[in-house]
Amino acid sequence: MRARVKILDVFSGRYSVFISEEEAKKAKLHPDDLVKVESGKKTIYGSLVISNLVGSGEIGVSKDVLQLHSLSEGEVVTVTPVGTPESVRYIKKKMHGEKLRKVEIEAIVRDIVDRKLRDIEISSFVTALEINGLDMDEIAALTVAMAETGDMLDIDRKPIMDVHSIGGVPGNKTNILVVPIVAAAGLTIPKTSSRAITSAAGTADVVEVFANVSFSLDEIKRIVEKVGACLVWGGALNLAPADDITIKSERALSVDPPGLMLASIMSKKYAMGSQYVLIDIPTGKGVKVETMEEARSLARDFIELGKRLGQYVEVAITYGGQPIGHTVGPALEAREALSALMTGKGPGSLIEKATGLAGILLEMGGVAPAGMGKKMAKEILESGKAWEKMKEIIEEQGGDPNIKPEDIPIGDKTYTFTAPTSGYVTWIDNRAITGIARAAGAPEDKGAGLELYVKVGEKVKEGDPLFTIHAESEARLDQAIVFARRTEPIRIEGMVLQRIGNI
Ligand SMILES: O=P(O)(O)OC[C@H]1O[C@H](OP(=O)(O)O)[C@H](O)[C@@H]1O
Ligand SMILES: Nc1ccnc(=O)[nH]1
Repeated sequence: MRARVKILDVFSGRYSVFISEEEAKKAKLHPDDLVKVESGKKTIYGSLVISNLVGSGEIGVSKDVLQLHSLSEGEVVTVTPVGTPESVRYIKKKMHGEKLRKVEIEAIVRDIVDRKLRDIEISSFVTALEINGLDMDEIAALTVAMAETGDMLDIDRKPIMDVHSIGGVPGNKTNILVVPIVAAAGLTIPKTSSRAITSAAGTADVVEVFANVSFSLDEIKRIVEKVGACLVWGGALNLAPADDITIKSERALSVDPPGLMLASIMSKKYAMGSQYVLIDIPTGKGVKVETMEEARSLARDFIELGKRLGQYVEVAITYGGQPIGHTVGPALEAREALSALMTGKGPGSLIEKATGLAGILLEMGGVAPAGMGKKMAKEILESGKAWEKMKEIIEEQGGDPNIKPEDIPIGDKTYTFTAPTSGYVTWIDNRAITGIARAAGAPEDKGAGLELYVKVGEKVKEGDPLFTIHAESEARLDQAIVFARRTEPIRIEGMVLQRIGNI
């Protein structure tokens, strides 16, 4: 059918094409059918919504479509139904545990980027990968396909450093310290992050509290050429565009299948032209990698994938057995990260990890002698040079460089849990801490999250505060309290863990 475009004031989180009930009946179209919209050289795919928000002879498009394609009000287009894409067959192949060929992986990625695959099919792909995994040939093909379906950054500087955490551990604001420390030493580090996947705050969610994170590649190039670094969101760029689309399904399911994780991270590094990449693998109970053995095996995969892409990769296996620092949630983490940069001081778990990672990068980039990187990183942090660099980054990214951490608003609906008994803290449950912060509204509600007053090994007295939940609404606060009561986020020796009645 031919129709005139009507731009609807709707964000549906997907590519939606609206037609009226009458037109749908005539054309035998059904809700959620995949349709192709063509106008001149433009081809857009979307799923159908039947609605009388549009009249006959019109098609409505949600504003989501306009973020990537220019369509104007009144433009005449043709709309045709499209059958199930061929790539769905390849997804089914993976469901049955078969190995995918390079061309099949490329077709899946192309169809994800073109929006020919809808959420339901993408979630099935993610689930199939979670269950059946990918081998190194498949991972390499996926990584290159993800990078090559988007733009590539070309910065005329050498060496280009990068750091990326596989995530999973609550409170992981570490790279917000690592990037300015490394850049203050004169190295170039154009850091892209994703938003939260399994946690309550991804690095992009945290940085967004005090600076913009959505930039075009040209803007990034300008920022990095000026200050040597950036801290931006990968999803805002047309950089490995399949990544942010698959992350949406991963976030909903709270899974991050290793093969997809490798491709997600390394496709961004490849597209950014990073030559020396440090991967952080937090390891411990309740995070993505629970044992040192698994961590070493994943490390080998990252190094091998790097070799295939022509990148030099090193891996740091780090302690992920409990949250990093004392805060979880975008605004609370932003406060903690900025104050550590400003004062050079902060929780040991944050400072030691950040300077440890930065130190490795300083050695990889050839600005610190072997074995001296961490010391140099600490000096850069304590001297205030890292903070000066961070202020430059904030300013270039449109934030206020004179920001005071304590002025960052945090959720004012609060509730504090106290120790039910005296003793030593024996365990903090990462999954429960993330669950509480998410129930409180993080990462979408920036002020939501929690503040931890104790870490494993510390002694508490009955009644001492253990943690405070912050939320932006009473309803979310209540949900987080209920979640916290159902789980057992902080275990203290001597505590009655569970009472089982005689029934
Ligand atoms: O913890 P979850 O949400 O699973 O993983 C996602 C986080 O891990 C990575 O961290 P970084 O950007 O290297 O600091 C991602 O970019 C993202 O911020
Ligand atoms: N799957 C991923 C984990 C961590 N960071 C990413 O960018 N992607």
